Amino acid sequence: GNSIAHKRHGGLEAFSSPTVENVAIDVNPPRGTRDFPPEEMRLRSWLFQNFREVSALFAFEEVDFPVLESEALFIRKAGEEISEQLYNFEDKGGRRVALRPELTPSLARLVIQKGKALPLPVKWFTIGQCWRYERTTRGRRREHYQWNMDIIGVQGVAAEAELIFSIVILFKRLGITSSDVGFKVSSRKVLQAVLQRYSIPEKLFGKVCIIIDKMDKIPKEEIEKELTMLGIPMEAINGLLQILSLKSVPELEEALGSDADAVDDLKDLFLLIEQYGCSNWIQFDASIVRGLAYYTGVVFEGFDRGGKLRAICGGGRYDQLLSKLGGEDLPACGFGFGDAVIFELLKERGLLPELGPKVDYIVLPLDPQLQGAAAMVASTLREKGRSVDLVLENKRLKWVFKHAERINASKLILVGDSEWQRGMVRVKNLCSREESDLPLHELE
Ligand SMILES: CC(=O)Nc1cnc2ccccc2c1
Repeated sequence: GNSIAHKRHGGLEAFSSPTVENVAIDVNPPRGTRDFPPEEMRLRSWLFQNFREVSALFAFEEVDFPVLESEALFIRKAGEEISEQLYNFEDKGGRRVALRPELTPSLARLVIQKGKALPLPVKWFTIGQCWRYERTTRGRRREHYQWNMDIIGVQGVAAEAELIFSIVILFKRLGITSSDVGFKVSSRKVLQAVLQRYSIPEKLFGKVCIIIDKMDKIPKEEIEKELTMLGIPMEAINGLLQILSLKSVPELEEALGSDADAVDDLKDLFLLIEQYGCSNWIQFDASIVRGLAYYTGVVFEGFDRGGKLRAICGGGRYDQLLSKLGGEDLPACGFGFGDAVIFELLKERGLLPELGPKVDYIVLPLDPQLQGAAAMVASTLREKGRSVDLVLENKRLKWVFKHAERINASKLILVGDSEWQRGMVRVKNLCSREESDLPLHELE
């Protein structure tokens, strides 16, 4: 890391001599993690504020969980990347713990904890930092923030429709249209139907899904090899790969028969989507499986029509997750929306907002004796809800005007002796340049 010399402050030169007690720390954050200085933090807060407002529009309640969970919550033997890259360790009490790689298991844990006392349907949202430990060879990030929305206790696909619609509203708020992005929708019941046809044991379902999900990342031969290693006969593999290439529900109906669960779900869902007026955002794509083992029904992902970016968001139905975690099963569905790809999309589309700092007032005591008076002026304004930057040191006007520009202040209040004696202060509008002397109670 690059050691820092505290040259700016007199008397701290000691730091520049790296003796044992003064070794300079590495000023960069740990590998794969990010700092959020003000400019980046304003963009993040802007995105998260949109997440929150959309969640409120859909009457979801905010929840939160510890970033640290028992490792057992995420140990799944389905070959998922998210489990293989778990940021796990043994704590000082000898407990096996992990930084959460996703939010859904924590949400499921809280639902189980609350048990039958919880009125259904549960509609909860959260925005949380998730972690993975990747071999640094790929230099990819080890943390990201995810917005999650989940509906627990609703059997029908009206729940999935609501979740997809909430993301459409989010996109619209960010200025993203259906010509920029779309949703690919399918159902894992398609895979289930094919595996049943070839009497593949249910317990292989999760593993098969995870292998199939890698279809667009690794060569077909590798997919076939991994499926063969699970004991799936070539005939079944060909059946799987064939059905995954379908691009319309009628084709799917042709292949599975009209009484197939998967067909019913998808017909209901596409009808709802049409009634909602969102058909141009959403398409059926049988190749969508998603990379989490616990999905059991409808799955969907938001994609960039330019084809350059990874999935923007994704989700689906997970009706058996609660029982897998030892609870009573409840129908459940949800999605995760990460904070990385969306910014790449917004940047590419020129949709990043220009967010600068904004302050209503700067208050400047014209001499040190008036610091208290200036503080009183500042608190009067703050009690009225105005943002005030109170100058805390004896600064020259030249600095104050430069500072006002930097923090984008609207007005400057000069607390001067002669005015103060008359209970007045000098207010300077930094846009119109007009000035006036006002009594304290007239400031707004
Ligand atoms: C593009 C990106 O940052 N992805 C990312 C970054 N960190 C993660 C951490 C946990 C799980 C998934 C993650 C995904």
